[in-house]
Amino acid sequence: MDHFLYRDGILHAEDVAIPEIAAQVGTPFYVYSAATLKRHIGLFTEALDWADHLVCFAVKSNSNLAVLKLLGDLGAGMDVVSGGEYRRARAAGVPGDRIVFSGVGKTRDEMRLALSEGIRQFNLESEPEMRVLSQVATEMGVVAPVTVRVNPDVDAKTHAKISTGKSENKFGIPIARSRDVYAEIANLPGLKAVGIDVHIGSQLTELEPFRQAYQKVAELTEALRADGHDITRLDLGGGLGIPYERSNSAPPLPLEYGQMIRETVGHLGCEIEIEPGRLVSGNAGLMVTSVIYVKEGEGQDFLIVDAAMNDLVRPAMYEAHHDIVPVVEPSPGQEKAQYDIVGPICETGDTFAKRRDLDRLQADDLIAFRSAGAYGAVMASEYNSRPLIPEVLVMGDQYAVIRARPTYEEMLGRDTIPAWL
Ligand SMILES: Cc1ncc(COP(=O)(O)O)c(C=O)c1O
Ligand SMILES: N[C@@H](CCCC[NH3+])C(=O)O
Repeated sequence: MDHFLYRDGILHAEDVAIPEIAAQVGTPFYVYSAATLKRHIGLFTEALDWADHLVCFAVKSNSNLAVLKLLGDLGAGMDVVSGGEYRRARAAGVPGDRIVFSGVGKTRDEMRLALSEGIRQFNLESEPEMRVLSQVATEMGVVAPVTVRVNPDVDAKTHAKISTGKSENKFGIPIARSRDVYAEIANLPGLKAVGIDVHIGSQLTELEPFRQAYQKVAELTEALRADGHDITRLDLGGGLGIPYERSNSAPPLPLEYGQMIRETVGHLGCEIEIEPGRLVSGNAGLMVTSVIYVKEGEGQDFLIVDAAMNDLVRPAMYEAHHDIVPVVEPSPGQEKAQYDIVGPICETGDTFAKRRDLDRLQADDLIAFRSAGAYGAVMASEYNSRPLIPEVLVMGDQYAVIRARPTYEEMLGRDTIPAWL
């Protein structure tokens, strides 16, 4: 169910007209639908209702405090990868025992923070990290619950930059080494192994790579249990993809994913954790921008919009596709045009889409990028000294700015000119 629909020819976010938000906050901006976030987290909960489970939202996909609070209040846990994300989850009211800590480079400070405020588990990604965590926990007089993130050497069949489960990737510990690693954990005073973790990549559009990885995890669970380890929890990561191109893609549904999890690891009786990000937040958000100029090119026209690659980097970084729609529904028979949709940044890569067919637009028209709720605002920068764009949350007929656009004074005020200059 889509919560971004046209009503009387105007695109709405739930019950709020997009032009109304644009008039209040200015463009560009991100807008999220609370109903969509709620629905998506619910789909995963439902998909795992056959098991004791916790759905840990991947905070990296959208870390706005209001989004985290909404999901946390629905009972979601959080998957964090930095002290900053841990603090965000806590500030949104999520208790430590619902937070899992992933990431290849956890620092001692981050470990101490999580151990002092509470943590469900650390997902260990290397042997040096394992030894440091044991030391930090021992110094603090506590025992850290851990899983080992195993690298199953499975091809996730996704974009190379977001594939994480091949042996050449920096993530996890080779699955072949894991029995030795669990043996060492059993002898380290500051650690207690509670389960196994795996995450093979993002935007997966088939179940097969997950199935291969989870089968390997199931075999490892049995081997580790035979070795005497008490494996009670499986963190199966995130990665389920979304239909960025509505017209021609239909990735598996959470329910099918949950069924496959049941088939591969259900017999082990473990508590199941998953870490979805994109599927929860991606299609819960739009980025709205306005046309500054329509510039005639040779062959195609350029639609120069007020958002740029610093606001939404996915097209520049991964050649990612986002559906782009006009905010005012075109009348039937409106003239068509083909556009390269570009931002104002001084880089050729600042191109959102090439040769995109749209109804003819003009300066000041509003357009919306769909599927922008995940890896949108969180990956934004101020490149070309463009202040970060605001985020807005809609719930029914209410909306609120959940991150304000910084003023130029605030942006410039972060720099300091030394007295000796
Ligand atoms: C460890 C970990 N968990 C969860 C996720 C979330 O992935 P996605 O947003 O594709 O569901 C990621 C990102 O790929 C990740 O690195
Ligand atoms: N940032 C990526 C996904 C990376 C997932 C992080 N593990 C994207 O926009 O698709």
